[in-house]
Amino acid sequence: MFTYDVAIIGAGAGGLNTAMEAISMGKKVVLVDKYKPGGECTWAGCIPSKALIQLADEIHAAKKYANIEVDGKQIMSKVRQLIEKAHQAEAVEQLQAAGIEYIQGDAKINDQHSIRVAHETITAEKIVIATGSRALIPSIKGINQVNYLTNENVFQLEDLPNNLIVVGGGPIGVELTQAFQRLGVQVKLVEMADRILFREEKGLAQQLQGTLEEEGVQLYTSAKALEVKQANCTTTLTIDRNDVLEHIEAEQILFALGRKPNIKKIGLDDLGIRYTNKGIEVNEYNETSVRNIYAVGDVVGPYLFSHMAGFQAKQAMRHAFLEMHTPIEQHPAWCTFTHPELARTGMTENEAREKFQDKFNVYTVSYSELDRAVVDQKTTGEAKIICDQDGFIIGASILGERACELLGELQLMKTFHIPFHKLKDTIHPYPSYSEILTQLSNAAVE
Ligand SMILES: Cc1cc2nc3c(=O)[nH]c(=O)nc-3n(C[C@H](O)[C@H](O)[C@H](O)COP(=O)(O)OP(=O)(O)OC[C@H]3O[C@@H](n4cnc5c(N)ncnc54)[C@H](O)[C@@H]3O)c2cc1C
Ligand SMILES: NC(=O)c1ccc[n+]([C@@H]2O[C@H](COP(=O)([O-])OP(=O)(O)OC[C@H]3O[C@@H](n4cnc5c(N)ncnc54)[C@H](O)[C@@H]3O)[C@@H](O)[C@H]2O)c1
Repeated sequence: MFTYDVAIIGAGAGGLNTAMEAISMGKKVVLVDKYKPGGECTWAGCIPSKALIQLADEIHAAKKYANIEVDGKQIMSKVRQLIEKAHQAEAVEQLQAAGIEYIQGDAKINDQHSIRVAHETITAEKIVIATGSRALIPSIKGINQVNYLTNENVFQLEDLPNNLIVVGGGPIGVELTQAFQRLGVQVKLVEMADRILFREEKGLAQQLQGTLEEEGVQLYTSAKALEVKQANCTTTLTIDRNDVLEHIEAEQILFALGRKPNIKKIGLDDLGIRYTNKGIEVNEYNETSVRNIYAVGDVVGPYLFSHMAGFQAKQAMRHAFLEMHTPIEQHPAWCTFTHPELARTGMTENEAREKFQDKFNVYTVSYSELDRAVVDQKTTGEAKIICDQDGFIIGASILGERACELLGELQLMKTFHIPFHKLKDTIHPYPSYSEILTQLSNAAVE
């Protein structure tokens, strides 16, 4: 007999969701983490970044009507207070109250039914690996001789720098660039691709790039970071732009160049659990190559989001304990929380073209056609819906005010296979942003 039904390594979004899912099934659960529960999302990811973005947004709005002086120390301290506040919902006492046993320690898989934490062996019918990921540090010249920021230490800054180089125009780089710029930091954003957020709908990412530039961000696209140096409180980054070398300077430098899965020293090789440098390999139920051992979240990928970790946790626990024989259909969705937000589900237009050639329909409406956006002075943006020839949504991207919330309705239709034209017969309040969806559906082919 095993002591627990499930032992989980890592108490971030993946581990916490796994634990709650298993508890809801009446299972005996032990959750282990090196630190306090919460993982990246709480301590160095979603929560602090969204707190900083909100504070920056309020200041940006206030600056339209008054001369505002930003107290950098107060801003950074407020971000940390909000982290602590959000953490309360997943604090050890809360987990224990829910029936989860929490152990703080460094865990390693021992065999198919046990893990080791310090000198203790814990047995469980199922094991879940939810060890997450960490910032990828580039192997550029000089990197080991300089102090640099990543998402892991940037929210611990005591004060705002005067200026900052952000390397990487993915979601982390772009969200933080705009927030710091709005707080009065002069930001220089360096991106290797020819535009920011290169995986997103091209035209919408370009509009967002225009907004960043209007707000004063200095953008260096098609620019590869090559070398970094530090002297007298100044960091110098050498970039290669179309074979021309440039040197840019700032007080601080932040790297946001993607993630590396935490797969080392957790016993994968000893048990023959298969993995690549992108993460642990799993089947459609999130079971690894070794039976009874599952893996969820950033350590698996490919979508590195808290809600995807939560989805995988559900998939894994249903398979582990409810003998589910069909995986839950997966419709990944996400949002980059800039202003305006850029939200997405399914394919971009280019992806649809690759798969369906010209056999699909695209519907677009600009925010400037929406009364609510006009009166709110939030007319930047556009919604784009892509439907297959049968009228079902295969992709949607929205750049604009409240895009993330608007995506929910489309996500529901996409997930439950409701033809897009059906939306036009539904009533949406006036004047609301949600009318953009009914406007789009008016044009949809039945
Ligand atoms: C700046 C930033 C902003 C983000 N914003 C968003 C957002 O707005 N929305 C969104 O959905 N996602 C966002 N993300 C992504 C999100 O944070 C991750 O997808 C999510 O945290 C992954 O959860 P996880 O449980 O897989 O891993 P993690 O949260 O990294 O948790 C892994 C845990 O495992 C523990 N651990 C590792 N090894 C061991 C071991 N051997 N023994 C014991 N414990 C161990 C770690 O201490 C950690 O607590 C953001 C990320 C960053 C960096
Ligand atoms: N709102 C959200 O949900 C949210 C927010 C932040 C992060 N995240 C998650 O975190 C993950 C990681 O985000 P990220 O922004 O670190 O990674 P990313 O891989 O999305 O972006 C990294 C960027 O750095 C660029 N780059 C790489 N090497 C470079 C170099 N030498 N010089 C210049 N540019 C270079 C790449 O071209 C790329 O655009 C995301 O995939 C996402 O899943 C989610």
